[in-house]
Amino acid sequence: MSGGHPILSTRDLSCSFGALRAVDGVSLDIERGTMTGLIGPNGAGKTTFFNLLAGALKPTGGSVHFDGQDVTGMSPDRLFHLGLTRTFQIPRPFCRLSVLENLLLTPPRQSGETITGAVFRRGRMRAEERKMREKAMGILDFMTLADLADHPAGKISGGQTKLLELARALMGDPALILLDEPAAGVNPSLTNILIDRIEALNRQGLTFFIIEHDMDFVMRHCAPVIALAEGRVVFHGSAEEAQADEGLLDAYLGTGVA
Ligand SMILES: Nc1ncnc2c1ncn2[C@@H]1O[C@H](COP(=O)(O)OP(=O)(O)OP(=O)(O)O)[C@@H](O)[C@H]1O
Repeated sequence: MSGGHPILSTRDLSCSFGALRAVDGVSLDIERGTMTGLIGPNGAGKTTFFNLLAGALKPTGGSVHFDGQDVTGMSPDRLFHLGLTRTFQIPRPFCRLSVLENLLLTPPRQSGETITGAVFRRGRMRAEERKMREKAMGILDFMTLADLADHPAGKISGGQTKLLELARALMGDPALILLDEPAAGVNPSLTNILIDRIEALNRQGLTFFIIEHDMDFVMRHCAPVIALAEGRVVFHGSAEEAQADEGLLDAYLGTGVA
């Protein structure tokens, strides 16, 4: 699917924890090629919403469509194969494995298995492994991590770990990446590299949906901006409009939403 359809749509998406409606009937569209920002006060439901989109949580109501396909409640692995992946606010690499091995762990897209295929599997596996390695090294190079390819992932800095996480996401040839606070806890020079790479990928057509508290980041890099408060969409517009919106300010100050 391509063309004018949004890459991701939710309709009346909800998730309750007991009596708490963490995500409360959210309907929104993410347009292809955008860097859409998701903002909102602490506890607004942003992470829960991402978890619903990425398959980490099952919704208690509503639907998610990705690339025109109903993916409601689908597992993260299946979504990864369809081209939807996410990164975490606190990245979770496999610390004892090398940076390169962390990329090679991402499951390759399955090629159909046949009987003759099984006979030649070894040779094919080696060829596929080589291809995966080349692809991984290309991605590490792009993310400025090539020199660290053989370092244990647990020994690199927090900022480099964020770059590594984006690198892992890229192994799945995604069409949409959900980024959870990419700039948080990263030193300024690595933040610049990260933003530069995100923008380069975006120019190549990759869509990003980004949770970010840093309004400066949102103002500079996100369009459009969506705000959640108490599990509901309270704003959808440009970053400039977001800054001028009094209702949004109220939501942030905790004085209730209209
Ligand atoms: N697994 C869970 N069980 C019970 N309540 C939860 C669970 N996960 C989140 N919540 C609650 O749901 C609400 C929304 O939380 P969520 O983490 O999605 O907000 P957020 O907008 O991401 O906040 P922050 O900006 O602080 O990360 C909060 O009241 C939170 O305490």
